[in-house]
Amino acid sequence: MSVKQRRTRLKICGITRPQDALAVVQAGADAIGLVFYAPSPRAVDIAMAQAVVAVVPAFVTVTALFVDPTADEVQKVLDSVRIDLIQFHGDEEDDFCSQFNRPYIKAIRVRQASDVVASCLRFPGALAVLLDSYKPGVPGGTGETFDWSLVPDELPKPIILAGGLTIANLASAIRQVRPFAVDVSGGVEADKGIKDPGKITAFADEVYRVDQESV
Ligand SMILES: O=C(O)c1ccccc1NCC(=O)[C@H](O)[C@H](O)COP(=O)(O)O
Repeated sequence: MSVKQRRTRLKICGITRPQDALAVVQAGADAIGLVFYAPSPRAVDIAMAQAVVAVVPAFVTVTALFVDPTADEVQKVLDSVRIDLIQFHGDEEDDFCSQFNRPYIKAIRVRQASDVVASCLRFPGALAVLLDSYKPGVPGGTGETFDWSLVPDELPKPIILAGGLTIANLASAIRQVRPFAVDVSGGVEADKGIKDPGKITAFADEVYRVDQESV
């Protein structure tokens, strides 16, 4: 399904502090991501997530990211924090992801072109598929790019491009993949889990600049 769109949407993941969420909102991003995965340096607990979400206005999507959670873990977050969208970043299957009465996106770690097509079909309930880099033993947030030529031109779901995006490679990524959205975490950080407001603004401005090329 190709979604006709006028601009590339932007999600900034791994937000741990209200001031970082405010920088994301002020830069005009469409979504923030909260990582509910304890081993991550960007992990938040419920109290931290509530503090972040308190500064996020309407029309900015709050995404909760999980890696192979139990259903109880997901439900506890949904019961306590304003979550608009769930991002499953592990080996979850569609029936697990679909049980929460909340829209979800599925992250796929890309190794070959057939991974992308197969995943779109394996997750009929997903609103979009997020394509991330494959690194053995690391579920996500690798800061590494993957071979964008593996992304087919026509796919049955909107694509969110992730993995090692920075101000330096963003233009090439958008021009080559033409994704529905881009997702960045490490590329706009000052340190792991701490965002850099200048990098956030520059990244969002770059998305806008590249989009203008095709208007
Ligand atoms: O950020 C993490 O530490 C993380 C841990 C486990 C699973 C996913 C994780 N992050 C995912 C993301 O932040 C993004 O969706 C995406 O992978 C972009 O990350 P980056 O390569 O750092 O831009």
